[in-house]
Amino acid sequence: MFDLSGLFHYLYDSVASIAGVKDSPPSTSNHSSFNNSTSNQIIDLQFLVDYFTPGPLTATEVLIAIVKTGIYGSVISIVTWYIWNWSYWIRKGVNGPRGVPFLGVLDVLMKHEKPGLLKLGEWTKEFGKIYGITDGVHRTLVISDPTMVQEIFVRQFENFYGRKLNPLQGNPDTDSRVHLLAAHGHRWKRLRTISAQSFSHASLRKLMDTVEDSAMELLRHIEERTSGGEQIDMLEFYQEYTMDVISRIAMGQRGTRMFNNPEIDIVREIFDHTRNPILVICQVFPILGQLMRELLMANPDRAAPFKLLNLMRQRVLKRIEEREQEVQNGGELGEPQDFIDLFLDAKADVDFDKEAQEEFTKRNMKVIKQLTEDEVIGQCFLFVIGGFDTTALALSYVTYLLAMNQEIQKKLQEEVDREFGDADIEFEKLGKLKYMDKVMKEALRLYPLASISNSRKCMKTTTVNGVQIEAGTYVQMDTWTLHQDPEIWGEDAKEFKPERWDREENLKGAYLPFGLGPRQCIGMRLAIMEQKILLTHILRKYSFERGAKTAVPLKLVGSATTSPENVYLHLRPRI
Ligand code: HEM
Repeated sequence: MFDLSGLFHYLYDSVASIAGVKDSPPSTSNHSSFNNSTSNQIIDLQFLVDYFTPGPLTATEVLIAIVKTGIYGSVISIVTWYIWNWSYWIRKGVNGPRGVPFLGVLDVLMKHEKPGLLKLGEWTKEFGKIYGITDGVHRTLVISDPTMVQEIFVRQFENFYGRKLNPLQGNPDTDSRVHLLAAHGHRWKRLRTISAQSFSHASLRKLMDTVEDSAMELLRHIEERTSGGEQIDMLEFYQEYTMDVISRIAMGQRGTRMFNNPEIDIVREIFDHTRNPILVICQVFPILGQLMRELLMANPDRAAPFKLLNLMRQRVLKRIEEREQEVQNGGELGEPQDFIDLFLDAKADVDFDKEAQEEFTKRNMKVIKQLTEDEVIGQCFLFVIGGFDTTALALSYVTYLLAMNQEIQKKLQEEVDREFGDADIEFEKLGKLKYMDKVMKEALRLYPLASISNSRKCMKTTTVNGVQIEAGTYVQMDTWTLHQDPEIWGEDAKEFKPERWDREENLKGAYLPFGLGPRQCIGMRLAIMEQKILLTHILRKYSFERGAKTAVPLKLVGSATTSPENVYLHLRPRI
């Protein structure tokens, strides 16, 4: 039993003494709220003492009181921290939409029906080329000033080498399956060096047959489905194509499974999701991110990305087993068949300096030049995600724009006929499709579909064009605004004009569909090759035409990438 009344009497006397009423009646008086007998009209606090000292307390009651105090204290500290973090830009005097504490503007940015990346543009109009938002706990500076973009992505790369991640992607410093998009520092450098080999000129040439085979298969499906003059959703067809290609080059699939691949639904689900509650919770409470990640790794069927990761794990382990079997049977491994083989064979030709060695030791990582099993899984997983949606969307936008601009389509068909006629498509000759390059560039200018990846984390406090950016702050480029800014592109900025690329422009920091600087998209050349091969095949046989089901303008949706809801078109056979 504990009697706390002594303690409260002591506190009461102390307060009274500080208030200058030391001689006020002792705290044994009755429950009158005011003591009018003193000349100072002092409030009698006796009722408080009585309230807080109900008598002797049991040990359990004391324990409960301590726990309650701890909980209240923690809640107050957490709420205070969140309000402090949320008010960061207000304290800095930086303009921007505020949202509400805890969420910031996260709920606005995660809307599937009204893509957050387009919302950034609306805010840019309201707040200017630099403004601050908080999304969850992230303090993010949104930028659409080309000079600053160039400075952050290229000149000051050493201060901005991290990217903005969601907590479910794992800790970039410690996660064993960290992939290229999430990694930073020396781990990124090592992964980038190894992965770059898979996208070299020589590797792409080897992949060309697979890509072309998938393109021919798609053409067969197009022929089948449009023979009666029906309109088809080109987005759906392009997704089948890119899924087929990436499954064959990064998922160990042998041969085509177009329109017959159940895994496409898993990957579609990753991009189709509306607001995923688990993701929102982790964005607001990143501390739960690692725990959620572990739980989802153990129960992969609960979330599409983890389902895919698990599938990738099975594929990589199967391939390792097959390779071991081949060697045991006295055979040789021979030419790599896909990215899994390339990664299993790869060795990074990076000489790690002392600092890098120390970082690896600190993180308890062995400095091996080869990728670990987990890293191979992580990279292939990323390439499936990176290779599926982006390229299908790029093709969809090009196709829509061609259907809406028949003169441009005609000019492109003339180039395709001139360079290839009915002949086979040769890898080396793809470079001759100069007008196609301009068409694709212009489509990505109007629809920079993967602009969410154009972000960085400030790793060291620095000043960019007079603006101080503190370590830990994120920067997100408002790519849609940059790409359609009349100050950069002229008054016709919103029009589709491939000819604008005839001029040599000084576009530093103004055009970044694939990002910029050392972290620029590694799959860019593969994406271009896939588009060129397929468009050549289709445009030799068909013209795209607008139909009754074509949505004009396109309805854009998505939170990770920005996608048209559908792209229904007629494909009219060329005579
Ligand atoms: C038209 C298609 C594509 C577009 C528009 C696109 C766009 C982007 C953008 C904007 C970035 C961020 C670059 C930066 O931060 O500077 C990026 C990074 C990346 N992309 Fe792509 N991408 C496309 C296709 C692909 C393909 C086909 C793959 C792989 C198969 C891929 C894999 C990656 C990877 C791994 C990164 C991270 C690179 C790093 O951080 O080092 N992308 N992409």
